[in-house]
Amino acid sequence: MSRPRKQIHLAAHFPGVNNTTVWSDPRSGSHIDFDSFRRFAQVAERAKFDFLFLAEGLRLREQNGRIYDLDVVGRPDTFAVLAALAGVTDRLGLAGTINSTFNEPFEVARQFATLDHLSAGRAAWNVVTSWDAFTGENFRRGGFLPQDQRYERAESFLDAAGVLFDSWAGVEVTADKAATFLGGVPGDGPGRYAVHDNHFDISGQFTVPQSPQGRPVIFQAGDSEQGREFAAASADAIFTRHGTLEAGQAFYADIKGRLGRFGRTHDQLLVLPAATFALGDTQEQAEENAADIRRRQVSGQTAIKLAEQLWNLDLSDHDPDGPVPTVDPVVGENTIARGRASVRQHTDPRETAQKWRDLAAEKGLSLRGVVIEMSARQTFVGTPERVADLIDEYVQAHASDGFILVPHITPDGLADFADSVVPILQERGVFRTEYTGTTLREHLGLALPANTKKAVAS
Ligand SMILES: Cc1cc2nc3c(=O)[nH]c(=O)nc-3n(C[C@H](O)[C@H](O)[C@H](O)COP(=O)(O)O)c2cc1C
Repeated sequence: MSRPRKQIHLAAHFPGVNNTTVWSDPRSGSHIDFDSFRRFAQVAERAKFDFLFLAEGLRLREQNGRIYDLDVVGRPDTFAVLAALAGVTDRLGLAGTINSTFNEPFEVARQFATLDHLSAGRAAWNVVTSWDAFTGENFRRGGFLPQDQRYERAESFLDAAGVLFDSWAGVEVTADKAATFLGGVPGDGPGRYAVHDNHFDISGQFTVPQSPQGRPVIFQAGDSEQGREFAAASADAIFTRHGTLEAGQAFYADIKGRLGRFGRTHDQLLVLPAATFALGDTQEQAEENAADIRRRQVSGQTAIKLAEQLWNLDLSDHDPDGPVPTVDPVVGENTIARGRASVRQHTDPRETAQKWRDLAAEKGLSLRGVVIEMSARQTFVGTPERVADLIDEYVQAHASDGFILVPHITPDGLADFADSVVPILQERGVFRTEYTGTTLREHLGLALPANTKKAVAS
């Protein structure tokens, strides 16, 4: 007997970071106006996506000592945006990235528990450790904690938030006239908590009754050994960059293989890579469209900036249409680009620079041409049928449990995908045609946390 096909999970990443957005496209709009968030969310909900995802960036990036303004400058507060979106959507999950390094558990748990109530059980928290001292300066915590201790703090932070989320049993609030609060007297009643460990020494009474989905869904996005362990121990889903079939399968096997040590089963942690796409009526058109998007994502100015991030040098006097620099990159702490996580991926800048030169020589490319070649290709390129095939293939082949899609146009860049690829997946029976549950936990097929006695009275 053949096994049932896995159901695919799909989510929408509101872009806003890196050079994904094609600003030269007349359809590109604000990444700050509420109307952009609303339109983006409503297309995702129309397509029955599992959730909308917001990344976090708490400091304006700088390059060569100036604000970096080629991507997005300025991001509104995550909780305010998601709370507002809760009011204009009914079923779509609302996932926000919030770091555990510069915040405090009481505040963050209160905000997520509140969002979970406002959205009737649709909140998710992507717990990141945020790596840079530059961002920490905003919190009077520049240079706060080396990386390994950040994960230690993240574990304590999430444990503490869990204590707070569970501090109400879920049966206290009854909204009738006779009895509105059945939990006992303040002081020993609902919400009473205490956490004392190496990172936190807090106690009191938590103010928000139990979440409609028991606890908000927990995501994790770190990729180091510690990040993977943290996810395997505590997360419901992991957001990753391993988007090719082979890399996805290796990552999937690795992360799922860790779960047993924490007494967890394979279905308790979903693997959701970021994915980009380019569509066309024919494969040829889609490929042309993909190449055109990449050319427009890497303008001459962007090519120079991306090269500077690798070289760790001011290359502003270089011509992007000229050759790849012959000088060697400066190895060590990146002093050119501040607040940008991707510079950490340049583990051997000299070797990478040589690869760029070799590619330029081999294909007769300019610096910009090399950057276009070297920067990420779209994950899925093709006709809607082909893209649906690929997505289904990746999920059935255990390279992922679905994808978090990042369109290159905001706010309406998901509409084509929603109208052409989603119906094909639905026809094949691998993606929902209607929401069958109301909470994000239900969309993702995750069980209610064991602590949950009963959802709060609706
Ligand atoms: C796919 C992906 C997305 C991430 N998004 C964010 C983000 O929006 N904000 C942030 O501060 N860190 C983000 N991070 C950074 C990590 O969550 C983590 O804080 C950092 O990478 C250090 O952990 P690591 O060494 O385990 O990767 C992201 C990482 C990955 C892999």
